[in-house]
Amino acid sequence: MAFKGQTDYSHKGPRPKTGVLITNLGTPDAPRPAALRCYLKEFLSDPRVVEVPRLIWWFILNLVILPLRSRASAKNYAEVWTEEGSPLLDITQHQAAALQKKMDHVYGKDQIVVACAMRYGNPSIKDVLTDFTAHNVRNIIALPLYPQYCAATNGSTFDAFAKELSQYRWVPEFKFISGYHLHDAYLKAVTWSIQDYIDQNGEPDLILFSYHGIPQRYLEKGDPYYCFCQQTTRLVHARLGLAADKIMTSFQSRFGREAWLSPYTDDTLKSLPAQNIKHVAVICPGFSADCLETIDEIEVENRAYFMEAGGERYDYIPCLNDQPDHIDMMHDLVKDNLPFQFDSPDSQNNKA
Ligand SMILES: C=CC1=C(C)c2cc3[nH]c(cc4nc(cc5[nH]c(cc1n2)c(C)c5CCC(=O)O)C(CCC(=O)O)=C4C)c(C)c3C=C
Ligand SMILES: [Fe+2]
Ligand SMILES: [Fe+2]
Repeated sequence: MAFKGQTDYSHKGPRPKTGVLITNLGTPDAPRPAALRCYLKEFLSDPRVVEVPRLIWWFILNLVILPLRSRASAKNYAEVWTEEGSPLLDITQHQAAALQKKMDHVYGKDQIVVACAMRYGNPSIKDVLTDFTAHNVRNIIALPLYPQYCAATNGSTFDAFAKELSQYRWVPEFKFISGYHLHDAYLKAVTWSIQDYIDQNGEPDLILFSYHGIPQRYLEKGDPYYCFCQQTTRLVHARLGLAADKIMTSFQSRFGREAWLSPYTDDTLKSLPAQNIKHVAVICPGFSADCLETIDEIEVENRAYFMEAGGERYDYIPCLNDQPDHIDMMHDLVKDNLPFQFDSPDSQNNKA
């Protein structure tokens, strides 16, 4: 096997750089069935995402899921698509631009390169790593933007980096941030987004913390994701200082027939009005950018379930997206992993 390498190395070449790569899940290139088929095939063929024997899954995926789901999902994506394209990719690009600005401000221009990539689809992790190498990046910090570690997301993102870097002749310094749900800056940012909502709208009857689900089976096999979601709700709840019955955790975006983490967000919202909970605010702390699963599923579909069941007011508290305290949080996470020459951002390296 031939490893990937550059043949033009020079001892007098430019100074090596540091690269920060933020990643998210991925999105199709267009809201059309053909693009969805390609995206879903890559995503749902990942054994970290669907843990079913490969041969059986190959038939189910290619003969049942892809023909049906590509068409249905294309319709859903068309509802959220904007002139800037997929909201998830657009917001992730804004996050990268804002983090680049922050890095330039703290460490000086041209010291740290920030880029974004998608685990599935484009821009791919492989292409961004190739670009980093071409620009003499020898120190890489990977930050998948999923706060609560899950094998299907953070674990799978690690696989993508490992697969690509294992083909490099000269492997760069590499730091992988595998989750951050206990980080103070994350908890603070989520708490503030809820407090800000309460300050402007008053206290709702209930704040529902809705996280993306995974099959219950994965929890039983040792995935910590469920516990990390519960822990996030508990810690934010304590910081808000609200009564115990004001907060609930649920899991959304169920896929397939087996049992997923429960309670399910849709069933929960359908049942609340009968318990005299008529005003809810929903937040999705596991998503760092608004995307199909929040804009369509939470803001539109689940609002309808709640209102049809007798609810009176339904508010959605947006993801942290590119708001300044979220970007500051990313900087906080990255700075502890920077190489030694950036040790004292407040002293010699602070060009601000
Ligand atoms: C077996 C299927 C799936 C698992 C397990 C899963 C876990 C998981 N996903 C996210 C975050 C996102 N998922 C998104 C879309 C999406 N997810 C699945 C399936 C599983 N997810 C599908 C089939 C899709 C595509 C859309 C659809 O057809 O319904 C997205 C949004 C992408 C976008 O472009 O907007 C995100 C984000 C997490 C955090 C997670 C496990 C913790
Ligand atoms: Fe998902
Ligand atoms: Fe969904």
